[in-house]
Amino acid sequence: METILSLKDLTKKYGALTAVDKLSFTIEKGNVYGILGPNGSGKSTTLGMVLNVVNKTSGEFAWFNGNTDTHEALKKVGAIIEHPNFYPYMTAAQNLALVCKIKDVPKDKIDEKLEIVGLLDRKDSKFRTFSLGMKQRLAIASALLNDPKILILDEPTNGLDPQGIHQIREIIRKIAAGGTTILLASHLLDEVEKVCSHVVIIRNGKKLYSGPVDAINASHGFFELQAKNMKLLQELLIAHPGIENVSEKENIVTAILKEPMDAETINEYLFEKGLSLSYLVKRKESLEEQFLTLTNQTPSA
Ligand SMILES: Nc1ncnc2c1ncn2[C@@H]1O[C@H](COP(=O)(O)OP(=O)(O)OP(=O)(O)O)[C@@H](O)[C@H]1O
Repeated sequence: METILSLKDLTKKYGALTAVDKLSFTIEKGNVYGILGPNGSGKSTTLGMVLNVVNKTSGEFAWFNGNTDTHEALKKVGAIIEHPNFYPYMTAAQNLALVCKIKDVPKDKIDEKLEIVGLLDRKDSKFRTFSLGMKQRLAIASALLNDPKILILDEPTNGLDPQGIHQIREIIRKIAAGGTTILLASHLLDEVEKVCSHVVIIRNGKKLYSGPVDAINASHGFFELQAKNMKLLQELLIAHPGIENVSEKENIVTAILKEPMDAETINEYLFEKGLSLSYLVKRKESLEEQFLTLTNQTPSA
């Protein structure tokens, strides 16, 4: 597997505040990574450091297996981390032509990239006539002009309406399907779940989880149970090797599973031990509940 970027104990301090705290993770070619965390968790600062616009305090990062220095490596990176800066009175194509000149890439890429973001038919429209979503899509086209090995996006759908959000997500999927590695920062779990294959969850600059998006949702779920003899119920559940945690709240016992188990199995086990249940249901936490637990937030109403 080809490593695009690796971070090792990367840290940024602003005075007494540690914005990014010993962050380590690896980005492999061909995947779509999300850095997911609440506002102020250090996502933008992390992206800023690896893009050389924020000075790191300590730790390391290496582009492309460490074989290329950062300055050279960044020529193979496409990034949008601030509001796109285009000239309002120039057309989409004219703005991109200017970017081609700055990046020293041939202008014949312009139509190809405008096509990817669905703006080819608006290439001769002035930038000032574009909606926010179109402006964002033009920024993506611009970041793609040098055929980057990785595309980096900071909150790519911020401020867009649902249709604009949908279009950007579709474009990200299309770019990823073409083989470009993608790293995006988002505070939206839903976005990461829909678009990314891998996720790094951070809070207060610290990594809480990194791995495939699917794996975060791979818990085996839990049972909610009730019986006349609640004390015996809890004792029997604690003694069961397939259960890792038992708690009671408002007269309902919750038993978290450490291996797959269906409701019939636990019912039979308890019945054999002389206990009849008055209530039994199996549940699984949604990804959202797990994310909120990890980041210690309370669900909004
Ligand atoms: N230039 C700076 N000077 C001082 N503190 C900063 C600076 N930039 C960021 N911070 C602080 O560092 C922490 C992380 O900020 P950062 O912008 O990286 O978070 P974020 O996860 O990207 O959040 P958001 O989604 O709100 O942009 C925050 O507490 C922020 O106030």
